[in-house]
Parts: sequence; C-alpha cells; structure tokens
Amino acid sequence: MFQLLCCRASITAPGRPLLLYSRINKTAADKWKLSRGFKSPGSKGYSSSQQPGNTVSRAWFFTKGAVRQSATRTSKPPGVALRFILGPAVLTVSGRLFCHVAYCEADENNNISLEVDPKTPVPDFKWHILWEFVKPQLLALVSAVVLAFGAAILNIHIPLMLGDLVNVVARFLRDQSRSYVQEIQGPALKLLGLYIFQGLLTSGYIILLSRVGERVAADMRKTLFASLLRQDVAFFDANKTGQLVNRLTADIQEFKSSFKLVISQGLRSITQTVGCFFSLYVISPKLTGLTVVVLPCLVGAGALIGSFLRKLSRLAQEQVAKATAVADEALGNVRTVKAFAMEERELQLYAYEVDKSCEMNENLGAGIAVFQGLSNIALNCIVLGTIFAGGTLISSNEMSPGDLMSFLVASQTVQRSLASISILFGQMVRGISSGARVFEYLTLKPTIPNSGGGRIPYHSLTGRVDFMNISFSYPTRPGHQVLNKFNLTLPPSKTVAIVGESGGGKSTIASLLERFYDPTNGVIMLDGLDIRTLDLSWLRGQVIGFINQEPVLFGSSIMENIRFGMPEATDAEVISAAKQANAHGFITAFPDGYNTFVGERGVTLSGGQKQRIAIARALIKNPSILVLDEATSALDAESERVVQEALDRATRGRTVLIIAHRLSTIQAADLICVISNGHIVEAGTHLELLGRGGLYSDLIRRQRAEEQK
Ligand SMILES: Nc1ncnc2c1ncn2[C@@H]1O[C@H](COP(=O)(O)OP(=O)(O)OP(=O)(O)O)[C@@H](O)[C@H]1O
Repeated sequence: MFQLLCCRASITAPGRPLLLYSRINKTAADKWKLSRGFKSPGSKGYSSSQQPGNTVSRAWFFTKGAVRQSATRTSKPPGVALRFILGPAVLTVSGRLFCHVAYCEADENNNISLEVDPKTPVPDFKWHILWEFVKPQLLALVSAVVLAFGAAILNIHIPLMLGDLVNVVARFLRDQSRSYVQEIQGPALKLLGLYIFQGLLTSGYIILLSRVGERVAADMRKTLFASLLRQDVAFFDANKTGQLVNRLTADIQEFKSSFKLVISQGLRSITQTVGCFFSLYVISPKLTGLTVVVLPCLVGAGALIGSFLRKLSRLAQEQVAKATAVADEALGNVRTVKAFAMEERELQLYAYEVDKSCEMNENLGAGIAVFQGLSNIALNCIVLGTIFAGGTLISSNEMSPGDLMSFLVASQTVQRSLASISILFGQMVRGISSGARVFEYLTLKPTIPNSGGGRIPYHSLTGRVDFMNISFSYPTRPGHQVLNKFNLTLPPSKTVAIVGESGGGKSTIASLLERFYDPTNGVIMLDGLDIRTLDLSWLRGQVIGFINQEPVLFGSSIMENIRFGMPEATDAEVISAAKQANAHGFITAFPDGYNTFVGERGVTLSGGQKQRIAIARALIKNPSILVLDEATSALDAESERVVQEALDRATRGRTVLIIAHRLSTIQAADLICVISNGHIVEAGTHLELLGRGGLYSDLIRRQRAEEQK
C-alpha cells in the first residue's frame, strides 16, 4: 500500500458526505478528482504525495461537502481522529482512472490520508487491444478516412471557387457586352458539381465511419460481457454491478462517439485549417497577417468558455444521473418502500436531486445563451473587420472583390475548424479514459477459469465428496479465516447436514464445492479427483445441483426458467422435472401454464412456487450431488410441507449436502455435522448427537425455546 498524504486540507462539514477535489500544481496532468460523494462548497488545501516513484509530487486538494451514505465514519468525537472509509472510491487524473482508494482518513489537524490499493491496476489505454477490434473493419475505416480527406480537400477549394464566381459578376457589372448567363454558367456549374461531389463524399464517409464505430462497439460489448461472465465470484464480491454495467453501456458509448468524432472531424478540421490558411495566405498575405493576430485570441477565448460550459454540462449530467439513481432504487425496491411507508421520503429525496439538476441545467442554459450571443458578436465583428480592411485593399487595387469573398469564406472555415479541434481534444481525452476502463476488464484473467483444459471423467460418478484439511478466507476479507482445517466426507447417495451458528461458514462450504472460490489450503475431492483438475462447466452444469434459500428466477416464462438448468431439454423433460418438484399442479392451474411469465426476478410467484421451480431447474440436469442451502427456511409451514415433499423425492439416490438453519428439517439426515470456529466439532445422527448432550443439543434447545416464544 502506498499513501497519498494531503496536508492542511480541512473538512468543512465533518459527518456529512465528503468529496475530495484536487488539482495537480505545475505538473503535466492537471486535475485529480476523487470521484465519489456529493458536492457542496468547501475549502482548499495544499498536499503532497509520498508515493515512491510517483510522477506527481504536489497537489492542491479541495475538500467539498460530504461522504456518501455508503461511506462509514468510525469515530468522530470532537478533537479526536476522524476516519472516513470511502470504500471502493477511485482517484482519476485528467478524467482517467488513476488508482482505487481503499480508505480516506483525516486526523485532528485535518491532515487527510488516502490509502490506495496497489493491487488494483491503473488501467492504461492499450492500443493493441483497440487494433484487435479495428482490424476486421480496416477496409471500411481506410475508405472512410480517404473519403473524409477528399471531402476536406474539396472544402478548401470552395472559397476559391466562390471568389471566382464573384469576380465573374464584378466583371459583368463593368463590361455588359457579353451575356451574363454565358459568363456565369461555367464557374457556377463547376461549383455546383463540387458541392454535389463533396456532399457525396461526406455522406459516404459518415456511413462508413458509423458502420465501423457501431461494429467496433458491438464487438467490444460482446467481448466485455463474455469477459465479465468469465470472472470468478470473488471478482463480483469486489466490484459493484452498477459500475460493471456502466462499462458495458456508458463507457463503450463514450468511446464510440469519441472514436468516430476524432477520426472524422479531427482529420477534416486539421486538413481544412492547414489548407484554408494556405489559401488565405495566397489570396492576401496582408489580411492573413491581421487574421493570424485576431483569430487565435478569439478561438482561445471561445475554447476557454467552451471548456467551462462542458464542465458545467458534465456536472449537470452527473446530477441527472444521481436523480435517476434515486428513482431507480426506489422503483426497484418499491415493495420495501411501500412496506415502510417511505413514499414521501423517497419523493423528497428525488425532488431534491431533480431541483438541483434543474438549477444546474438552468445555469448551463444561461451560460450557453451568453456564449452564443458573444460568439455571434465576435464572428460578425470579424466579418465586418475583414470587409472593412478588404475594402481598403480593393480600393487600392491590391485585391479583387472575388478575392475578398474567398477570404471571408476561407477564414470562416478556419474558425470553425479551430473551434472543433479544441473540442475534439477534450473528447479524445474522455474517449481514451473510457476505452482504458473497458480494456481493463477485457484482459482480466479469472483466477478460476470457467472452462478449458479441465478433465471430464469417463466413468459414471458415485458422488463421493471429500473436503480435506480446508482452510479458507474470502479474497475480499483475507484477514478473516472462515474455515480452519475443515474435514468432511459426503458418502455416495447419503444425506449430510451441516448445522451451526449463523456466520459459522456453512454456506461457504457449499460455495467451495461449487468452486465459486478455491480454498486457501487443502483440497476438495470428487470421486477421488481434485475438483480443481475437473472441467468447471461440467462440474457446475451436470454434476452439482444447487438450491438456495432465495431462488432467483429470470424474467421469462416458467418453461424457460426450468430449462435454464439444461438448455437442450425437451418440453417433456421440463414437465417431468416440474412433476418431480411438485410444481406441475400449480403451473397447469395458471391460464398460460408453462408459458406463464414470472415477472422480474419471479415477483409474480409465491416463495414456495419459486422454490419448486428452482428445484425443477436443479433436477432437470439429473445431478449426482445436490446442495440445499436452507432451501425451506424462508417458507411458511404449508409451503414448507410441499417443498419438503419435493425435496425428499429429489434427494433419493443422490449425494446430498444440506445447509440447515431450521434443525427440524434435517433430523432424518444420515449424518449431521456441527460446525464451530471453522471446523467440525460434532458429528453423528440426530439421536446420537442428542444423546451426547453437546453443541447440537444446545442448538436444538435454543431453537425450541425461540419457537415457543
Ligand atoms: N462474499 C463474501 N465475502 C466476504 N466475506 C463473506 C462473504 N460471504 C460470507 N462471508 C463471511 O464469511 C463468514 C461465513 O459466512 P457464511 O455465509 O458461510 O455463514 P453461514 O454459516 O452460512 O451463516 P448463516 O447461517 O447466517 O447463513 C461470515 O463471517 C460472513 O460474513
């Protein structure tokens, strides 16, 4: 771990959400931002970094406002150290992820230290990965670039040809002996042809580029989604789903827009700026000299105001996203909101965020209006100034009226191109940082590979499982040992139940058997084979059936949900599994039968119905081993009875591991093991354990007492 120590930063609102803003002083990168929390006016502070080899040695930190609700403040008596834990916050430099922040702490002198997790790599923009996505689209991309370049070159000719046209008109006014139409038609038709050709080239490159952009983005989305699905469960413990989804959507969208814009506009703007400047110089070196002085100042001022407005716009967008997140959370958990009668509070929260976003957008609108007004004045003044100076040159015969026309149009083209280059630069930085965030997960290798190379035994399995000397800590909590030299054998076709205190590690045992995690020490054997050597898709897909306390169904039909256990199953197999799971009766009672839509996460079904569909889903693959993680503990007595009946049928002839909370459901198990402090302290049948009068009898006594309360 390295630390960034920020000195003399003061916290203006202790106890309220905290946001650190910082700006690097006199260094290449210009901004740091701790992107977490809300903003409110705060104070400034000076800081220095103590990371060895850090390229940044000095930074300004601005503390603003307050720590999100998810951040925990562990102590804050007055005058004593304040400690804010920000969780997985990130520090970004110039919009790019710099590092992940483990926590942030402030002492009584308001010195703040950020602890940065060095294990989380700072993503880099990897050009070779981009190349892999661009390669299949290379022909279209090169064609688009050629067309865009052609369109830009034609654009440079337009001012000159307009000038020719004006000169023809001026000549006609001086000498009307020839027909006007004869005089004008040649240059006019040439210009019309140029307009049409340029229009065709422009449409062509936009079509090609948008095809390239869309295909690159679609490939990235598919590859990123595949990469995320490949990651092990520990990865999802450490990363928030929302952030992952954001990379799939917003980051790829941002990258795609930047990619298209930078290639099309960038190329066009640079070509046009250079070409038109050359034309300006050829037309009138004197007027060009004047333009060279005035134009960059105006474009510079415009870029400055533009960047301020973009910042305002980004903040306003973030605020809209915050308001959306409040609504999203409330609507997603609408049952809980209603159950606690919190509609009014949610409405207030939403209204607060919406009002803030409204205010910000109003400010942004006013800023844009002022900016547009000022730019109109400036642009018109440039035109006026050019005509004034050009008129003087015309009167002294140094320039023709057509040249003045060409000059005006070419200088406007230069203005537009310069302005778009300044916007493009910001867009490029944003695109690169979005791309880097996407690429970070594309190359991530899971510690437990999903498939590839693992063995699939030829012989049919007996279903014997041995946990041998297992020690385990969760990767996100390495200091907390959940299992400690744990040993257990699940004999073939027998039912073993594990009981113990809440948090004792019962579900962890099931997770290890499913290989959601690998033990820190020890080995799990299936029929004498180390499960780490077996093909994981085969192990999870065909050998182990898993039913847990809160079955999660997908928002599709009952048929599809059961078939999730074995995608190639026929309708008859689905129905047979449903019958075994005691589910056929209630399913056929629905008007749409097996085609009944279960709603998001199965909300339209009762707990017992969901559980029976989950049992059918597990049974359809005919697993040798069945893991039941408190499968009936969330049900009422009647539902429990039907589900238990289904389970009794389902467990026949299989090796079964039951993780039990309610001890009444496991009395018939062949073996009951009591787990405490990460290993088994008692094992035997129900009667044997009762006779021993140890921990199991204690648990039974306590549970009975609780039930009688
Ligand atoms: N994904 C995780 N990351 C970090 N720690 C975890 C994770 N899941 C569980 N734990 C911790 O591991 C310990 C064992 O949890 P486990 O869920 O195995 O207990 P349990 O015996 O099944 O509890 P219960 O009966 O309450 O379900 C607990 O201290 C828990 O906080």
